[in-house]
Amino acid sequence: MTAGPLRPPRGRFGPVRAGPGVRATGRDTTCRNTQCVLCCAPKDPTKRETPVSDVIALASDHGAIDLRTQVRDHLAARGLETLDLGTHGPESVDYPDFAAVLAEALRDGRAARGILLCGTGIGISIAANRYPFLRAALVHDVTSARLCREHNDANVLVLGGRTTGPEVARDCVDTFLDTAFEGGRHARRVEKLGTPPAL
Ligand SMILES: O=C[C@H](O)[C@H](O)[C@H](O)COP(=O)(O)O
Repeated sequence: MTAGPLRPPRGRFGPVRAGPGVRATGRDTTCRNTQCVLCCAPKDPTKRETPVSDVIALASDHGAIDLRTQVRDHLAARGLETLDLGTHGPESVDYPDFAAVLAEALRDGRAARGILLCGTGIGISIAANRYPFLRAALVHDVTSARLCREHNDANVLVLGGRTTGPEVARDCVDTFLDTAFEGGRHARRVEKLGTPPAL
């Protein structure tokens, strides 16, 4: 996929939903059992209930599993669909591999935005920014989360599991998701990010 700008925010995504994975429709969007008759979600995989532009991909190494889980739960409480790409166990893994799986998900159109985490957020943001269609912003505060959208049109938020606490992380996530790109002079600069001069 190409690196298009994020869609303008739709207000604050409406009211908080009834619970994790349960959207205003009452459907359990976390249920992936194609045989399930207990929830009322349509199971035809060709008919998405959530537009891809609203799906948020998540990935981390072992250094940020707890924070990733907290962020994922927060997104679910907001009624947002997530695509959790792991890591799924406590074993030591390599953060470039998880930047790669998230890049793949965005390239393939399975999600339009992403959240990456590692111990500091540094390694995985370096890895993510090697993909020209990703603009990954490592943030530690809400102002950076706002400006990475307004000025840089970041499509991936990066957090450090060993450096950022859950409350700050949740605020950063909300600000990242709810802030639009300003365009104007910033559009010219963002365009240059995708087309660096050959050296
Ligand atoms: O930038 C890299 C990340 O912070 C990694 O999460 C970190 O280097 C992993 O360290 P360790 O292998 O000691 O858990």
